Amino acid sequence: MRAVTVLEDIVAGVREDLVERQERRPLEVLKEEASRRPSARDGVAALRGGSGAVTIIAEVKRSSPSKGALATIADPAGLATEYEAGGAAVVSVLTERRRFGGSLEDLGAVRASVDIPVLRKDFVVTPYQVWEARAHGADMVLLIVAALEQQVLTSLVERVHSLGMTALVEAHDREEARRALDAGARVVGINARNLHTLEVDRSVFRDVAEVVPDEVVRVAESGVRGPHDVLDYARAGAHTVLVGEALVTGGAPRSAVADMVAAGSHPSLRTVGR
Ligand SMILES: O=C(O)c1ccccc1NCC(=O)[C@H](O)[C@H](O)COP(=O)(O)O
Repeated sequence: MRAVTVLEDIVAGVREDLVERQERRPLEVLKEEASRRPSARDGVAALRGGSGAVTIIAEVKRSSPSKGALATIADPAGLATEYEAGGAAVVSVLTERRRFGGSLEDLGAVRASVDIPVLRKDFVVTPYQVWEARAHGADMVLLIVAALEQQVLTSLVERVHSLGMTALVEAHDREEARRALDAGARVVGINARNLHTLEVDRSVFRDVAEVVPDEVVRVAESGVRGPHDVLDYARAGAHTVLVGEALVTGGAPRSAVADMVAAGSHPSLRTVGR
């Protein structure tokens, strides 16, 4: 019998936690809460930036399956404020509890503290979680191709967009990127981390990006150690780079983001077709 992969194990835990949440907070209650939220901010516009520079998604990440505990982060809202001050285009908030130590409370607190769009980063497998995201003020929602059947992926993309949010649809190979595009993604994340094995290979981005057209926002995810990796991803065609670990472990999140934003507008990038 085949061993359960890391992604499958995470999704099984997410489904278990969902049962309890759905009992505690019925969908009708969430819909009512969502209806009282202001409209979602435009994730695509924020990621495009306007100046042609590569933008940064800065992540609130306490721990991970690959590295264990990364940072305590007692004040996620304060961290997000630092990210925004450093020039981040979007803040990503990991809301998965068991392996990442996140919560929907983190999402709500971050939403209340910044003006830029906020991404719910989780393992979304049901429409209920999309409503949860909106009810907590999310502007963007991550959908992982490897965790979803194509029909489910397509309907979740539609649900996210119908609520005025933007789906960030994540792929790890060309086939998954094509599935993301077929599902209607306007923003495709290319994750250097294989979510089944946790192996990180930054060269995956360049290969997969070739099948993602320029009118779709290409997000390079994972494995960024500093501004030089942002520059490398930008030269390989990224419009946006998503960074977690390097920002939460570095001790100076505002200047770390600012340095990455500066790398994303390096003069040498003007000749790169993006
Ligand atoms: O980070 C992990 O170990 C991980 C394991 C399994 C599924 C997802 C995982 N991470 C989610 C992410 O996509 C990253 O948090 C994000 O791309 C930032 O990566 P990094 O800058 O390497 O922290």
